[in-house]
Amino acid sequence: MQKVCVIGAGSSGITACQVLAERGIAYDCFELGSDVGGNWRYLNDNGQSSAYRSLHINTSRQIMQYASFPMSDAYPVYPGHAHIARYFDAFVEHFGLRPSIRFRTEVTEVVQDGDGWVVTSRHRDTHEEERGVYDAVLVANGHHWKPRWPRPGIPGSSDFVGAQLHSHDYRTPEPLADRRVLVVGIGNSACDIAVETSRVSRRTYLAMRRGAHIVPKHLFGVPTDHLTHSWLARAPLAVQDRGLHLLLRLSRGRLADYGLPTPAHRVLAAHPTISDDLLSRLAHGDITVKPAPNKADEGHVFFEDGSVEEIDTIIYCTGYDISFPFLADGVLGLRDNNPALYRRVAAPDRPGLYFIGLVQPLGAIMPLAEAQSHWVADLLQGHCTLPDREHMHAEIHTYRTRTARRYVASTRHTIQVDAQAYLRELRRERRRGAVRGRGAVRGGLR
Ligand SMILES: NC(=O)C1=CN([C@@H]2O[C@H](COP(=O)(O)OP(=O)(O)OC[C@H]3O[C@@H](n4cnc5c(N)ncnc54)[C@H](OP(=O)(O)O)[C@@H]3O)[C@@H](O)[C@H]2O)C=CC1
Repeated sequence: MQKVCVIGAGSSGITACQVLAERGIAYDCFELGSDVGGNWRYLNDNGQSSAYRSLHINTSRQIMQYASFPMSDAYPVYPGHAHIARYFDAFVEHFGLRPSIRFRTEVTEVVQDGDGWVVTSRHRDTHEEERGVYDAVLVANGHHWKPRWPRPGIPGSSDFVGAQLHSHDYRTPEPLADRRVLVVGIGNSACDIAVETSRVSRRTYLAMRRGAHIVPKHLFGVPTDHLTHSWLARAPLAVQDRGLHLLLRLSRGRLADYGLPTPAHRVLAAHPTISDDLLSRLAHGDITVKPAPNKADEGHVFFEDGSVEEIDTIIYCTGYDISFPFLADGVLGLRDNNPALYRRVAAPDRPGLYFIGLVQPLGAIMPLAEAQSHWVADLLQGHCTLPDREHMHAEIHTYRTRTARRYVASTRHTIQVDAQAYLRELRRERRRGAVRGRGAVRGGLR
């Protein structure tokens, strides 16, 4: 009987466990922390959660819930991390998954060995090492835990005497009371954090190297991400884009009226920056918009428009690097946050190595990770097969070309998918894989 290893018990790992359990596939799941929930467990003792105290998800509960376990109607539309961690706890209890998860255990090495994989793990308390041999490994270690600092850094920032931290390490605004804070970036971390520091700081500056279309959490009373389930999401991209642009313009006006730069790209050419509060804080004059910083000295930061400000704390909200510390460098050939994975899941040259939740959707990751897990379970059970290597590499090439054509060039846009389109793609792949599988059986290939 085959056995599978799942790495991580965050939102992607636990749905992988649930699907494997439902299919009767034996597995061990390893989790560095003492609890499930990964990023959504505030102060997670795995040291990898980037959650801050005020964090609320920016996709609605109807969009983020697993198909197998709807979120209670008693939950708010946009739940906070505490609600979400409770939902994951309830999921694990409901499906009886907890005994299969080895908590406080770090996977230190994953090595291919013939047809299988040798996984080395170490218990955090006893430091005891264990090796297990598995037929397949499902990597679900997340991609928002390793801070990406600006490379190269702001010239002169090594002389800066104030504090410099990454959003990964930001928790609460109180330490920033009465300080002059510079927040770098215009993604979701930057907006949430700038909004929050602006309430206690002496001054909050928000510096960005390009503009972003700020998307409110509701449009005309409806959660904005419900649009991903509407007719609009099935229209050609240009129509979706124009429709969304119009809705945003009607609901919040022009970004320039709030002092923000007008983005040079289309709405759907960037991962959405979702905030109800940013525009209000800007309109109140409590956040000052700046272009990218280009120099720093002991106590100042200089900006591309020639302005200079006295700053006490710089918070880099500059995103995350994708990283698999347990895989040797050449195993996946990961470069510039750009993994080469067939349908964002299967490593073409490493049979048995799969990645769950390694996507950044317009929508939410959780139901996508669930659907990916079902596909992998199909593969493991022989209900479907992968195409040949050439076909897989060609698909990866097509995905990369399309993604590069659609999105602003940035290492934050290497694993983007549209949730509903991607779910359809996975369903199609499972159907085609099943047909391929039957052909392989008839041809005596299995
Ligand atoms: N409430 C929620 O649910 C939240 C969700 N998130 C999610 O977490 C993920 C990570 O978000 P986030 O932490 O905001 O990171 P992102 O990668 O999404 O954004 C990084 C930002 O920093 C900018 N940046 C990167 N490098 C530099 C540099 N060298 N100089 C200047 N600017 C730079 C990027 O600009 P450019 O575009 O030019 O690369 C971008 O504006 C996303 O999926 C996000 O949706 C985050 C916070 C809250």
